[in-house]
Amino acid sequence: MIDYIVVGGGLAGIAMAETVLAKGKSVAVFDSGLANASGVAAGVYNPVILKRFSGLQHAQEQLEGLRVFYERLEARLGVKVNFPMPILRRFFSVEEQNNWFAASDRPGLSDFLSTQLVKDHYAYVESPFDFGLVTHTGYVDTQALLRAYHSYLQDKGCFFRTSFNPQELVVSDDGVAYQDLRAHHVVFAEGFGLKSNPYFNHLPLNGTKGEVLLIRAPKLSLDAIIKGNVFVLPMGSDLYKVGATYNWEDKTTEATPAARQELIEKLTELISCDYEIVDQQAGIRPTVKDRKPLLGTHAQYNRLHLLNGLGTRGVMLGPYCAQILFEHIEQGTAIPASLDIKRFA
Ligand SMILES: Cc1cc2nc3c(=O)[nH]c(=O)nc-3n(C[C@H](O)[C@H](O)[C@H](O)COP(=O)(O)OP(=O)(O)OC[C@H]3O[C@@H](n4cnc5c(N)ncnc54)[C@H](O)[C@@H]3O)c2cc1C
Repeated sequence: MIDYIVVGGGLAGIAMAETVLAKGKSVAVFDSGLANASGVAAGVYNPVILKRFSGLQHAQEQLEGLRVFYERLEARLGVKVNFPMPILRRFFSVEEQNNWFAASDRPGLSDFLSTQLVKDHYAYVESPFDFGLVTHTGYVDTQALLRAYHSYLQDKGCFFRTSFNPQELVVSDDGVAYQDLRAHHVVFAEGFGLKSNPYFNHLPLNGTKGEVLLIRAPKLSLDAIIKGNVFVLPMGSDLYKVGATYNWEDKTTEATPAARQELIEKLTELISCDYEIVDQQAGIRPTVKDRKPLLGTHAQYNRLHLLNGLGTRGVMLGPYCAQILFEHIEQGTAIPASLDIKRFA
């Protein structure tokens, strides 16, 4: 008998598995590896909504949780995954500059928005209205994280690179049985794969397709993440991630010529040096109609739980939500109403 089965090995599943293991409990993780937003994500974390300069609820708490969580993982895996790095928000007008200064005075934002404008910082980035500097930001190399964590679980003998079929699950009041496994709880963390889960697919997970480019630009020499109409994220070795697109109709994970064109056009507005496109990737973000995560326990089966709806912010929300769900399962603590799946009952 093990403590937990976790279905899904993306940012949500890893956060859950790691939270469970850190408390000395046992876990088995199933991941089909088929559709995976986490492997495509730029991995940027940022406590500010950069479109309208507003704050996020619980940002400080989430950032602190993120730091502790990824530090512990790095020590355990022997791989660097968290790269703290400022974001430079490109201003499009004087009015935006003024709005920035007004926002930087507000509680909850003053810690993150610097009042020093950044001017003429890079030779090949156009910014006639300068940049605003956001602090306490950075990115998690999600591909490195997934690779290292899956192989760590594999070495422990608790990772299954296969599809989990919810139809084969036998659920009772005191546990579940799945093939040869017996467990106290199942946490489904399937991202957009939730659509095929008969226990939870009534929930309003819309899914938003996103695409990114990987480019090589030897002259660009960025030491911060640039955010204009697209972000440009330095990954080292002259490589940069550029993204992302938002498509609410297409639910496939194929990269498209239309998204490539959109990203090229936006990038051309932002940088003026030569670059080559090395790769293009697509994934479906698990987005919810009210833009909040989906956490909770099945209304009828008290052994089945959900960790999903991390939307556009899986890096910051994963560890935070996994902790809330774990405490709910183990200690019966209440899930905040705005995150609880009961809001869609
Ligand atoms: C282009 C793009 C850019 C993004 N940029 C950022 C960013 O900069 N910062 C940020 O924080 N977030 C970003 N995101 C969002 C982020 O990717 C998501 O919030 C996060 O990856 C969701 O993680 P997840 O584990 O819920 O889902 P996923 O990563 O999709 O993982 C779900 C996993 O479950 C597996 N699975 C599903 N069903 C089953 C089953 N029945 N059996 C076994 N396995 C199953 C899937 O194969 C998959 O591996 C971006 C997303 C995209 C697409």
